Amino acid sequence: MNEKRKMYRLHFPSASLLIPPLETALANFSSGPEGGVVQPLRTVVPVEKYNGFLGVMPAYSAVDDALTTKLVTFYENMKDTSVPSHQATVFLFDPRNGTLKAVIDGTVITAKRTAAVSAIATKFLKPAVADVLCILGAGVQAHSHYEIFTELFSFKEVKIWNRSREKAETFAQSVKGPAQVCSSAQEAVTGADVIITVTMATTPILFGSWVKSGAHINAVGASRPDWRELDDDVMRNSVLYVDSREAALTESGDVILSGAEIFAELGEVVKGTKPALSEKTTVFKSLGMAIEDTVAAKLVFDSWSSSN
Ligand SMILES: NC(=O)c1ccc[n+]([C@@H]2O[C@H](COP(=O)([O-])OP(=O)(O)OC[C@H]3O[C@@H](n4cnc5c(N)ncnc54)[C@H](O)[C@@H]3O)[C@@H](O)[C@H]2O)c1
Ligand SMILES: O=C(O)[C@@H]1CCCCN1
Repeated sequence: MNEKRKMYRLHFPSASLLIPPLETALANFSSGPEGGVVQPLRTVVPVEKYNGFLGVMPAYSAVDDALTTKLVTFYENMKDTSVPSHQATVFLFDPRNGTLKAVIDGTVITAKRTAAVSAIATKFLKPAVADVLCILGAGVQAHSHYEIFTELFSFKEVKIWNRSREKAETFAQSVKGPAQVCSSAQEAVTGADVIITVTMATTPILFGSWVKSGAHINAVGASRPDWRELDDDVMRNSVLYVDSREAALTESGDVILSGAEIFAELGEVVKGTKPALSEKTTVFKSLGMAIEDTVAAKLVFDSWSSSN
């Protein structure tokens, strides 16, 4: 094996390092061919027998001259809780000749880049006064979102709810900062200025009637066309931003089944070609894009190469 072609785990010192390259990638993605991003809709293979899915997520960024594909599996209702519900690996290629340069753990990349993209959406779309953060879910994404949201923003209160209260309590004890465990999703959502949904729910857990007017919601779960996290009320009565229109109209149950109209891609907001209507109630429907993995993997590889 080539010396540089190694499998290694990684730790970002801070996920906020990802923000500038991700903003550029989102803007390039939403610029059409001149943005230089080649990213076909991901292929998702259902493994029905085991309630699982395999996703194949390739992308090339001309600006970064980086070529990757991520392989990610995600499984519902796993009995063996020692195995994470999402497992991923990123393959980084030399775009000049197609040689495989690195095989990188994609689980950390997935956790950190997803949270960083939600943080970008929140920076643009949160109300002017944002004191209360609510997180629904207490898994891997809840942790990565808590970490970057408390690093970048100044919330006075963080409220958390999870389907099993025990897991929410473990979460609150393990994070480096305060988190108030709530007994119901409604209690957690009430009064929140920013809401993050990071669950494996397949039916709504967030209802429009609970949401404070002007709040911003990052809807991160429900990545299948028949899965929901948000009800029709919140979807239809908010201004809807997405990472990719094509993906949202193909993969997002919340978008497809509610019939909600997409206002803009986040990349269009970053570029300034579509406004951030932060005074309105807003939803950022995140499905996750391969190009986010490409720039994150490049960042990791470049920092590893320069220290070896
Ligand atoms: N948009 C993106 O880029 C992106 C990237 C990665 C993961 N995700 C999605 O984010 C969500 C969270 O991922 P994760 O890695 O934190 O998963 P996880 O398994 O670590 O955590 C999932 C959480 O959801 C809760 N949960 C499970 N079933 C539920 C249900 N039916 N109702 C309510 N809560 C339920 C669990 O208790 C757990 O706290 C998943 O839907 C995942 O597919 C999105
Ligand atoms: O973008 C991702 O990496 C994830 C994979 C699992 C489903 C949701 N999106």
